[in-house]
Formats: sequence, C-alpha cells, structure tokens
Amino acid sequence: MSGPDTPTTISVGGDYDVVIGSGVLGRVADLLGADVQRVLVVHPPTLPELTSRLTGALEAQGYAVHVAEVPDAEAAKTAAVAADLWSLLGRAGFTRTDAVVGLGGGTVTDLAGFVAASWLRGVGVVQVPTTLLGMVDAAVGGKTGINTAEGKNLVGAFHPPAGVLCDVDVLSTLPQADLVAGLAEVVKCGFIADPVILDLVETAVADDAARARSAGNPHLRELIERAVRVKAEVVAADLRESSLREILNYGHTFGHAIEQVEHYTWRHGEAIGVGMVYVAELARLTGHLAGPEGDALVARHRSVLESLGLPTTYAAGRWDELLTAMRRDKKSRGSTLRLVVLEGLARPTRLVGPDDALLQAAYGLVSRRADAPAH
Ligand SMILES: NC(=O)c1ccc[n+]([C@@H]2O[C@H](COP(=O)([O-])OP(=O)(O)OC[C@H]3O[C@@H](n4cnc5c(N)ncnc54)[C@H](O)[C@@H]3O)[C@@H](O)[C@H]2O)c1
Ligand SMILES: O=C(O)C(=O)C[C@@H](O)[C@H](O)[C@H](O)COP(=O)(O)O
Ligand SMILES: [Zn+2]
Repeated sequence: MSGPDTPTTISVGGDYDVVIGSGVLGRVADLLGADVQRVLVVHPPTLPELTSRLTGALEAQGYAVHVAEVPDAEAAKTAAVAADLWSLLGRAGFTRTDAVVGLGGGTVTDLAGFVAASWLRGVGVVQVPTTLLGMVDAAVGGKTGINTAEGKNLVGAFHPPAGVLCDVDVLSTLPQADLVAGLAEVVKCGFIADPVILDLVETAVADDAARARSAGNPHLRELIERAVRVKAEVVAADLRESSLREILNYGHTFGHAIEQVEHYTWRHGEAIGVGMVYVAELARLTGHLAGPEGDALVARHRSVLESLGLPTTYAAGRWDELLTAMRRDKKSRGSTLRLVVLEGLARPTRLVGPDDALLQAAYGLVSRRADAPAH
C-alpha cells in the first residue's frame, strides 16, 4: 500500500488503470487515447469549480471541449437525459476517435458510460469519480446504465472505461451522508471478499466514530484501494456477469427494490446497507449461515453498518411492492429469483429460488413499525 502522496495504479485485467491519489485530477489527458480531438465532459450541477478546472486543463492541452451539465443524482440516469447527450454529440460531430469524460458521482459515471457505450456503438470514456462510491465501485468495471419507470439500471451496457482517475482530494467537499453511503459499498467488499476492510472500519470507528464517517477517516485511502482491488479482480475475471461478478451485487436485490419503492429518495449506499442485512438474515433462515458463527456474522452486518450511521431497517407493510421490484433484478432467471448470500465471511454463494415465505420472513426481520424513527 503506498503513502498518501504517491498515486496508486491498479490495473483492471491489464485493460485499463485506476489511478488513485492526491491531486491527480490534472492527469485526465494521460488517460484519453492519442487520437482523441473532441471531449464531452458530463457533470452534475454541484461541481462548478471542479468542472472548470478539468475543462480548463483539457482546453489548455488542445482538446475541443464540450460540456454538459446534467440533473443531479438519480435524475441524471434517464433516457431523456441520455437522448439530450446523444443530440449534443451529434451536433458537435463526435466521431469514434472522440471521447466522453464522466466527472461526478456514480449517477454521472453510469450515465456518461452508457452514452459512450451507445454513441456510434461505442466511443471511449474516461471516468473521473468525485464521490467515494464512484471511486470504489461505480466508475470501475464498465457496468453502465440508466433507470426506467419499471426499475433500476434496467437499460445499459458493459463498456469498460479507458481509465479511471480517483483524486481523493475532491472528497473533502462531499457531504457526510454521501461519504457514508460510499462506505456501504466498501463494507460490501469486506463481507464478500476482503475482511481486512471490516477490521479497518471497526478500528476507525472505535478510535473516533465521527472521524470514521468523514473524509478524515485515517484508513480511507487504504479502504479505497482495497475495495478497488476487490472490484478490479472480479470484473477482470467476469466482465459480463456470467457468474463470479454477481458477488458484487451482494445486498442489491432488496436494496434496489427499496430505491425504486422510495422513488430514489434514498441514497444507493443506504439502500444497499439495508439490503445486506436483509440477505444476511435470509442466509440464516435458509441455513447458509448457521450456529454461533452465523449469528455473529449477521450481527456484524448490523454493527458495522450502524456504527457508520447507515440504516439497517426499512418500513413495514411494503412487501408486495418490494417483491415486485425484486423480481426485476438482473440476476433473476425467468420466474426464479437468485440472490447472493454468504455461507461464511468472504464466502459468497448463490441462493436460487427461495420460498416466498422465507423472503417475506427476512423482510420481517429488517422491517420496523411505521411509528419507529425513519432511517
Ligand atoms: N456501475 C456500477 O458498477 C455502479 C456501482 C455502484 C453504484 N452505482 C450507481 O451509482 C449511483 C450512486 O452514486 P453516488 O453515491 O456517487 O451518488 P451521486 O452520483 O448521486 O452523488 C451523490 C451527491 O454528491 C454530489 N457530489 C458528487 N461529488 C461531489 C463532491 N466531490 N463534492 C460535493 N458534492 C459532490 C452529487 O452532485 C450528488 O448530489 C447509483 O445510481 C448507483 O446505482 C453504479
Ligand atoms: O459492478 C457490479 O457488478 C455491481 O453489481 C456493483 C453494484 O454495486 C452496482 O450498484 C451495480 O450498478 C448494480 O448493478 P445491477 O446489475 O444490479 O444493476
Ligand atoms: Zn451498488
């Protein structure tokens, strides 16, 4: 693990690099291909300064820079917004040697990646994630997409980026709730593959809980690098999610359902936090997690997530809507639901076609009464 001032480069299967470091934003041109002339920078309304820094640097290096501000957060991931960007690319004459840059959180990198995947059937994209969640998860791995009225990420493509640039300095302006939501995906990597992540989070919380939930978390850089390594290894082995990659979807069957039922008013990481507790309870009900060790692992889900201030419960009385949304999960096959469960720490496996009664019983274990405090 390198020190905070030396950028770390993690190769994703030898195909592209994820560069993580302090002050690396100016390196974006290094990740664009040699033939690129036109660049479209896609960004949210919340990052005017970063956007001008990035576009200024690209202009100074001779690129013809086009800029597209898109609606904030999940409102960016719509067909209408993608269509606006296609129209912009068409008017600006973008060819197959031109490129898109996604500057923002996971919503922007998902959208920018999808527009790059679909424009002329695929142009280059460099991802510059500015949230923790974007750095450790969304910008890495080439899963791109938008939502439809029927559900989350239902339209998309696998389109690996040309490179990913994670400038950890930009996290200083990220609201704490968004930083914490990103930690949910980091914790996910701890449960499915790298338990040292959980130890580091627990140590940081024990030392100073408030600091652990902020960009000042003393282990943040190592947590980012560890989570990126988990993701890089998995996607290098199975880009198109034919099997292994499904483990990155831990907690997402129930989590995505919450997001949809709540009309995207919950942060993704918050919903995934509850989704992980749900699926841990389900694993106990199905016998995948058993005995005192199983009980302790389920309890650890709650304790780690709650120590970070993440929700671990969801409102009661929404089962029918949740189940309808869960059935649209991409891991489903026909009418058979498939979920990622643990059979031990860092031992993910699949649960195929569980009884509806068990699915609902697990919901009972994470649901709270309407008069209990919201997340
Ligand atoms: N493609 C994948 O593999 C993958 C993986 C995980 C999540 N995702 C997707 O990522 C999305 C969630 O991403 P997110 O959590 O980054 O949310 P987000 O993109 O909505 O960003 C969260 C908020 O932070 C603001 N912001 C971004 N950077 C900032 C900064 N440096 N300073 C201040 N404010 C900043 C944004 O404007 C937004 O309001 C979801 O749509 C989820 O489905 C995709
Ligand atoms: O990269 C993956 O694969 C993941 O599943 C990572 C998830 O954290 C991410 O939220 C992803 O967008 C979910 O994908 P989906 O296929 O369930 O829409
Ligand atoms: Zn996710």
